[in-house]
Amino acid sequence: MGVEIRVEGLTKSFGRQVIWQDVSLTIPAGEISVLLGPSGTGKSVFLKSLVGLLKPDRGHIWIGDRDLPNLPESQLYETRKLFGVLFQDGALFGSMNLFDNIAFPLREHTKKSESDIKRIVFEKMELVGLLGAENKLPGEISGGMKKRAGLARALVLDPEILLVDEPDSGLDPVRTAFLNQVFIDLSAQINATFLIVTHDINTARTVPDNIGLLYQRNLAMFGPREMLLSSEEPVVRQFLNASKIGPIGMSEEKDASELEAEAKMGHDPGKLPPIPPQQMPTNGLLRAGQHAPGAWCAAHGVVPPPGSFIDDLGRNWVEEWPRYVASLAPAGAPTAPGQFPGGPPPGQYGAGAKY
Ligand SMILES: Nc1ncnc2c1ncn2[C@@H]1O[C@H](COP(=O)(O)OP(=O)(O)OP(=O)(O)O)[C@@H](O)[C@H]1O
Repeated sequence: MGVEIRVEGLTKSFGRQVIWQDVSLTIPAGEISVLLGPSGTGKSVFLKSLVGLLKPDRGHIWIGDRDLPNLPESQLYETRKLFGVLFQDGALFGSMNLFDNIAFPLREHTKKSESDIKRIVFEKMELVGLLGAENKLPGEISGGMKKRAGLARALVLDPEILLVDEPDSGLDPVRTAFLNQVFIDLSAQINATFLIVTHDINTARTVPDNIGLLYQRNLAMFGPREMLLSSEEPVVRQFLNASKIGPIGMSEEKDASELEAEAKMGHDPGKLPPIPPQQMPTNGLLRAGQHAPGAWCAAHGVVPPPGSFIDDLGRNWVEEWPRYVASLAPAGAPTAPGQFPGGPPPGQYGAGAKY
């Protein structure tokens, strides 16, 4: 099921420049989470801190019972093996063909035989749809293939956590959609927790189970996809509507007078459009993060605003509750929606239902 990442009070600065401070969130095990934020808000710095490439000034990153920033070097090295990282450009070695690039971590970090290495490399290349390209050099393939090769390499050590930095950078919308489908299919097939940094609103709206938004040196929000996609927060609405109106300015946040002027003119970031269906795995696999409506909220102590949680069949559980009670609820099941925030308890919902 992957592992949960629990971040507590994380703060990072470079000299006098505070990148973000007191960031706390729990990235649920086995689910896909997306991190958004205006350029320069420190999303890449956050990824690098999670994997131990940058040391935060203070705070904790709990991976199970290990607090990453406070581990001795030897244990940090071991814990890093739990992570697979896909960097923006795939970070491939230009002089090696794809097979050797993907085999690299196995040859560096394990004592596996060449026949085992070959089997694993081919298995991962198949997972990302790259079989047949093993002899190509990075310079001979497209940007999308480079990302998939980088992804295969990030997978060879069977990571528990997969960190992905801007998979959409340099890709057209169609290739981005294909790559997103690879992530979703992968997530259903392997046991890993995914965190994807992206600027692509379509990805954020359809791919993840959870969304976070970094803004003004803080984590503005983190929660289930549906929570952010129905948020009333101006900064969330501005970002997801890709609007110039709202607190985010050209290079940093707007000042109070600019915001006042916008308000006087009646400008507003606008309502968010209806929540689109979540992208599902192909071949009928279930999403790893699929669970009963309301389960995440219950586990995390979030009480959703009435009507804002809708399952992947588009049912609003507040409105649908009477129908659920009439037709689906087994004898002895609760008969009032308030007993379970957002929907029925585990095991009492249709296939694929989601809060
Ligand atoms: N090693 C470093 N030393 C000093 N400053 C750094 C370092 N790495 C990043 N920064 C600074 O931290 C800030 C955040 O950078 P980061 O790349 O994490 O932003 P980002 O949110 O990922 O941006 P983008 O969306 O444009 O990729 C930037 O101002 C950057 O210059």
